[in-house]
Amino acid sequence: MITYQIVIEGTIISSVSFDKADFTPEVLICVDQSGIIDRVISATDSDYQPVKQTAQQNGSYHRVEKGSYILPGFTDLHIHAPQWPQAGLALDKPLNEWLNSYTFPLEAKFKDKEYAEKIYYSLIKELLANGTTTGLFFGSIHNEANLILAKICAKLGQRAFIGKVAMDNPDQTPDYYRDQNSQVALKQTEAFIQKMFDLQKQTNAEITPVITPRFVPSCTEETLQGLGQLAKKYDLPIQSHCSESIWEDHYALEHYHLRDTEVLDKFGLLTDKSVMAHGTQLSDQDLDTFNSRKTAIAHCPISNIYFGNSVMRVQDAHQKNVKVGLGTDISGGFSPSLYRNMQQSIMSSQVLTEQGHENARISAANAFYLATVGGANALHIKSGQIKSGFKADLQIVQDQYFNISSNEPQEIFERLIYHTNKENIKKVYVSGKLVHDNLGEE
Ligand SMILES: Nc1nc2[nH]cnc2c(=O)[nH]1
Repeated sequence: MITYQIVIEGTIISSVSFDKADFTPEVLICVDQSGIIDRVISATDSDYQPVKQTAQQNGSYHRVEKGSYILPGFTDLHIHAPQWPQAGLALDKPLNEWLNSYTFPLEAKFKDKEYAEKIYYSLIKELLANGTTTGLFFGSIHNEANLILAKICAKLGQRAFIGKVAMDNPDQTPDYYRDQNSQVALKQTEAFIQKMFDLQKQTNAEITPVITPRFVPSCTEETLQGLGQLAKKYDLPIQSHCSESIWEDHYALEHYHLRDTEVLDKFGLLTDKSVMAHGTQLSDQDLDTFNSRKTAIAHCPISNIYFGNSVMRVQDAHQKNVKVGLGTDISGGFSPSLYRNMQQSIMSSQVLTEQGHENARISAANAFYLATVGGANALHIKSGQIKSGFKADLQIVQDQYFNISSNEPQEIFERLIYHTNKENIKKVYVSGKLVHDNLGEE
């Protein structure tokens, strides 16, 4: 019999489709030595007892208590790591003022390596405690700080996709926080890619460099072009912002006589490995382009209320086969929790129904799909579902109202989506490795 890294016994809740999350009572999740789920054995299977006994004997067995459930870990598709110290601050300002008066001065501080170390350690700890097992991060323009972020992710065990932010347009970025010119932006990006490859080799950690033009207004044409070429040369993921707000859309129209989507596409920045944040202003034609390029959208519902002044059309994107996942957008969004963002995505979608989009509502099952399967698909990782062949990215979550409420599966599921706080997230695993253990209440 195979010796598993870990065998977890309990009840699973995992998406089976965009519209449906399945509730599977009492299974054994058997995770192999490389962190992949080898088997999910149901209680009626003749192997159940022998596998359980072997795991008990060799110390790999873990039992999830009654009233707690095993869910897939989340993928957060949009995090500005250096903005963590200002989460929740100055959100009453418009995007442009927020960037210039608050965000750029804060990001410029990441020249200081000690500061970077302190902030990034705090951020990764917090994301793991909230059930986020994979993060797609914007760093800052500073490679040393970006590498510190990568090393912390490697050490704490979070799967991370990290980009050195490229921003060199002197008209839209301040002197004190800008790549000096296009050559510097591209050279630094390529240097960061090489350093990340070295770090991957040294640590075996699941860390990937990402091509990261901040957004169309921050970059010169040469930089957008060069970054598109670098993405192709190294076959790397790409992240940026697209049609976050009317202001951003107008910038593209004024400067390029094209829509934001068309500008990014023209420079080879919309690929099947691209994740574009926000998209609140995407037209039907833009969505068709996203579909044909297989580019994903990072839906950031909390942030969109503040800076998009609008709601992304999740149902329309889904109908058009566009990949969609969820992002916290720290710190355009104030919360590091994808639970809080799932709640907001459901609430915001209902606003659209009053604006002529009759079928815009999304359900708790839809939101859960975005936070798990949607995010994982956007990044091409086999995560977000609990089944054989998938990475054992898991969170053990306690239903805090188990003793006072009715316990039909659908009710438990909806309660978990609406009431889970980080205190209720008992354990988190990335590729089978325990990365967060909330000892406080166990
Ligand atoms: N929400 C958000 N939008 C942006 N557009 C360009 N930079 C940013 C950023 O840091 N946050």
